[in-house]
Amino acid sequence: MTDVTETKQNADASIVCSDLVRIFTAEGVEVQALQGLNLRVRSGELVAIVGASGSGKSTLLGILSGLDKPTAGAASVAGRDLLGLTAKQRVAYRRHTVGFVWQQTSRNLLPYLTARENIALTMSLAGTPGREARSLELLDLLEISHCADRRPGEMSGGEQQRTAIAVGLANDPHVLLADEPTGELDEATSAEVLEAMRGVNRELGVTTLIVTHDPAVSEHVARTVQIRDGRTSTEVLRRTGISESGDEHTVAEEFAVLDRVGRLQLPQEYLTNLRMRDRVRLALESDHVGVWPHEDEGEHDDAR
Ligand SMILES: Nc1ncnc2c1ncn2[C@@H]1O[C@H](COP(=O)(O)OP(=O)(O)OP(=O)(O)O)[C@@H](O)[C@H]1O
Repeated sequence: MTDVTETKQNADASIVCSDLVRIFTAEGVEVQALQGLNLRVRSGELVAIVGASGSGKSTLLGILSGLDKPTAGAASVAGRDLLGLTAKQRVAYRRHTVGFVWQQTSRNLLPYLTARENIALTMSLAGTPGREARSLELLDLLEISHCADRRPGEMSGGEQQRTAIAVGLANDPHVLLADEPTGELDEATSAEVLEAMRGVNRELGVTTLIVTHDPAVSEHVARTVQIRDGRTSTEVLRRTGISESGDEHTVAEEFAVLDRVGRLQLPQEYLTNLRMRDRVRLALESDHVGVWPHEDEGEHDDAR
């Protein structure tokens, strides 16, 4: 891909991560939490990032939320280069450019303030005008107007998380980042909260990234990106199809992620089933690329 094409694609992107690396050192041991992660999220998209425990999801979110810096690579959100922010710009970035929804209510909401006051406080810290009207508008959008004067302890878990989404949106951010927003909820309430996030994404056009270990989230979003070993590995895209008889149905397709230089990761089961290792044979056809195991097994016999 040429630089010009890449610049054009990035102009339409809210989140761009290029070859992101984050290495932690604990007690002299290095852990590569992100190992060259590439991700591009278009403006207004709703995307879920899923992955097993330890795959690097929280590390990615830490970087995108401006709390942590990568060891190498580049990351930008709404055109702001996250590596080049001064301390002052970082505070402004966290107040205006991104909103957050965390798993624990205690991290999202102050327990002694009502829903309306929690939203108003977030707005006043950022100097955003129109607190009263916006608080009520957001609570209405999230269908929790009845909670306006309730404190978190007087709400259900789902209502608390919907209030947290309202707080995350208080300063009209470009991007809403959610870390396991349904982690403490039962299945039915999780589905309601995810639908609420889908609703605000659609209504307000805010780019939304939901990080979770729960694969069921992919049923609520059009694009699910899987992280494995600190890299994006596969994506599931869902769209509504129409059958010949006119019925609507959801079509989900899984894709392997191709990085900027053409690398892709084959699923482990493909490698095992076809006994692929070390090298494979490739062939360019008119509409696809063929991948075959290298059949000259003799030279590997000694190594087994
Ligand atoms: N501050 C840190 N110091 C050392 N190692 C860390 C630190 N933070 C994360 N790691 C390591 O980096 C890797 C990725 O961790 P991360 O928390 O990003 O994964 P995750 O996908 O969010 O996992 P989970 O779903 O369990 O929250 C793990 O091996 C973890 O032990």
